[in-house]
Amino acid sequence: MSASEQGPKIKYGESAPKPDKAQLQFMKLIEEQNLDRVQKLKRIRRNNLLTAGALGVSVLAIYGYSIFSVQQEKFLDDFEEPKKMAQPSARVLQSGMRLPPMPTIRELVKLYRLQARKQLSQNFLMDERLTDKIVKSAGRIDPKDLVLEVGPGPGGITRSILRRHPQRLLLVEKDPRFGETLQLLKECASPLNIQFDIHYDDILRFNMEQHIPDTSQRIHLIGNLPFAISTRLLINWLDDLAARRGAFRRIDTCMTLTFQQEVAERICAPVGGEQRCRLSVMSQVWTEPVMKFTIPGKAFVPKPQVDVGVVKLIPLKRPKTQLPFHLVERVVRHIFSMRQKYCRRGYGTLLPPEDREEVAQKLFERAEVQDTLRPFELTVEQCLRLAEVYSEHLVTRPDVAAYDYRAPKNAEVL
Ligand SMILES: C[S@@+](CC[C@H](N)C(=O)[O-])C[C@H]1O[C@@H](n2cnc3c(N)ncnc32)[C@H](O)[C@@H]1O
Repeated sequence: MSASEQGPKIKYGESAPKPDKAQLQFMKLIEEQNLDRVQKLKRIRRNNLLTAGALGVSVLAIYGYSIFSVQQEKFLDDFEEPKKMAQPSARVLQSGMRLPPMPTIRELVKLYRLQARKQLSQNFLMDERLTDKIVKSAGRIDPKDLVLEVGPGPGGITRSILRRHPQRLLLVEKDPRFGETLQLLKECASPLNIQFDIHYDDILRFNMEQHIPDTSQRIHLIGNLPFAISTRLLINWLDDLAARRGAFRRIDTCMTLTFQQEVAERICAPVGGEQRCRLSVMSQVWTEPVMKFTIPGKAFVPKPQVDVGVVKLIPLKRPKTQLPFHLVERVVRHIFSMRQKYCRRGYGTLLPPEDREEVAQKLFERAEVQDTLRPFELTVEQCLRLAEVYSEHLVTRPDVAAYDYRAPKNAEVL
């Protein structure tokens, strides 16, 4: 601005006229208003600062809490696994180790032209949900456990077992044609760090103690059994269980096995049940058999004539008898040899004919069992008491142990 544009300078001390009263009041009013405005601005500034502070603290709190919670989650994971995470499959997924994508069992069967062999009771399960369900029926499989699978065939159940991540998996398969598919599975499973052994052998001759010398691992016996051998295999294993040998050196070895539906029902049949038979009593002396579920025949390829029952047999911690397996088996077999007659008829065939009636009566009395019950009406305990008194009788009459009422020289009409 030039000097000409500026107004004249006022020298207040000299020439300025003194403000009158009204002007002074006006100035005072303006001054008060200015003071008010300054106070207001100060208040607004203070409030802004407070709000900014509060926001800052909140942001820091949220940030801090997020970091803390993430750490807390990690800690909880180690300490108490949530139910879902306790599943070994979840563990495998968490660690990033899982089976790589593979051809389906159906594709493998086609690819390797694996025609089912009737003489080996081969019926394949292709549905992963069913194979998973069978393995789930075995209960919890810990990362230190060993699973022995009987007759893996092309490997459907084997895959479901691998997803449960045991420490060791042992396969026993009689048919070497499955070599390629099982080897493929073994290679795919190598990142899982599971000890994976395949034996091409007959399970009925398989030496458990030789292949599983260490008893520190819990064993799960799992298998979609060949029908042709299922009952024989179960009887063999019950024998091993009674003697605490083979896979049963540990009392917690459970069996999760498939049977023809009717056989499965017999194994689990209660006293008085229509299906009650020798197999029910023998299974229930040393184990608690649990019927898990039924697989319709149409789920198998090729389709068998019958449906299939999945049974889990849990060894009893305290077996109901200390008698040897073969003695119990002999007595129970004789009792059930005449299923619809009074139980004294079948039991009597254990004894030579000369004094049969008399001795049998005494033994029934000593066992406190009513001899007019039908075999299927006898409890396991009653069968065992009849076995015990028979065993005591052998002490005084050892010759009776060798008596066989079917032998030609003893042939008779009962
Ligand atoms: C019913 S198939 C089950 C196949 C396969 N686990 C599945 O579920 O699709 C029975 C399997 O047991 C095998 N097998 C038959 N007799 C056997 C035996 N004595 N010892 C071992 N495996 C046997 C058969 O070769 C067949 O692979």
